[in-house]
Amino acid sequence: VRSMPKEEKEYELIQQLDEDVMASLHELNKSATTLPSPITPRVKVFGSSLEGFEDVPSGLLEKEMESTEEGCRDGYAKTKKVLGAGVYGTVYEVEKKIHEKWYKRRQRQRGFALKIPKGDRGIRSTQKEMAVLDDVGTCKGVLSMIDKSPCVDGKKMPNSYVTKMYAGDLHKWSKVTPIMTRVHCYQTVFSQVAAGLTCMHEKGWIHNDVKAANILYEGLDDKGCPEGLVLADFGISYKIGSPISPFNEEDYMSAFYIVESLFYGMKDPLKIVRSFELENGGAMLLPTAIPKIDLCSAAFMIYRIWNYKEPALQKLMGAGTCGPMGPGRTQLFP
Ligand SMILES: Nc1ncnc2c1ncn2[C@@H]1O[C@H](COP(=O)(O)OP(=O)(O)OP(=O)(O)O)[C@@H](O)[C@H]1O
Repeated sequence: VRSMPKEEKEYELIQQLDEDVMASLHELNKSATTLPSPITPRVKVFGSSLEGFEDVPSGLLEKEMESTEEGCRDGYAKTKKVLGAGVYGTVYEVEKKIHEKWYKRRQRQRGFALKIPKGDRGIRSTQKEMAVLDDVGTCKGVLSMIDKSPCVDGKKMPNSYVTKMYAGDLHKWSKVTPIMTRVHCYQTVFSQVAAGLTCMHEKGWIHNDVKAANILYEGLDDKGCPEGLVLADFGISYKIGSPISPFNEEDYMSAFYIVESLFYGMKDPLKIVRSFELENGGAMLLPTAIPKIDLCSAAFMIYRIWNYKEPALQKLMGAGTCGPMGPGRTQLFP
């Protein structure tokens, strides 16, 4: 018996993904229909800066850097290892200092990560993240916050938070993992991502920045598949039903993809754009935070990681639905 050539086997495996993808997306969609009713949109005076839609009170921001000078004891110590650096923050490995009375000496527990914001925008973003994590941090499949405003190397860090340290993110994993292994891991990866998203949605939030680099994993199972997956990076998450500020470069430069039509102002098949009544009686068309935004992003991530181009998924992602983000399409809101 002739053994199946590698390409044919790959093709067959990828074909198999079709049913799995659609079933999982359908599950996610179903959960989206049983969500809590949308909150009353928080909108500012017509024509004001759209930064106003942020959920985080900006009064807290000014204090940030100075108050890190405040002395404190115990807490955490930074190691030399940087786990990741984004536009608005850096993630460091830290160790927890444990006072061991019995031996009268300090011991350190390894395996923690500390996110420190960069600049005002980064501060707003981590404050937002902490507020979101207060709500969704108990979800399986979502990063949980171990400490807020921790003491690090003797300084209070009011706008930072500590989480468990993870082995890596899905983006890096996909870059070093051959297609055959990736294909075998599809189901376990996607079901873990779906679990995290479903729980966030049930608690009334959309992640809004679903991409492989924002999904962390604890380790690899015996087949080389990532396990213990969690969604991370909640800097641009929104309450379901709230208006999303129109796309500006600052918000979406690092975002991977979002509904394409919003940028071209043509079609809106997912009904993401809605008219919002503003305080002064005016109305404005704004995109609404709905779970389908995450769904599109998840579908697009699958396409990127698994090079999956079946027609059913292509339809979901095609023109007028979900598409890749990029700096070139930031100001084209209808
Ligand atoms: N708890 C963690 N354990 C291990 N690595 C982590 C952890 N948190 C973040 N990282 C790494 O740091 C990277 C950046 O983290 P995160 O996305 O939270 O920061 P960010 O500044 O918002 O980044 P971005 O600009 O990509 O949105 C991640 O892609 C991941 O590789």
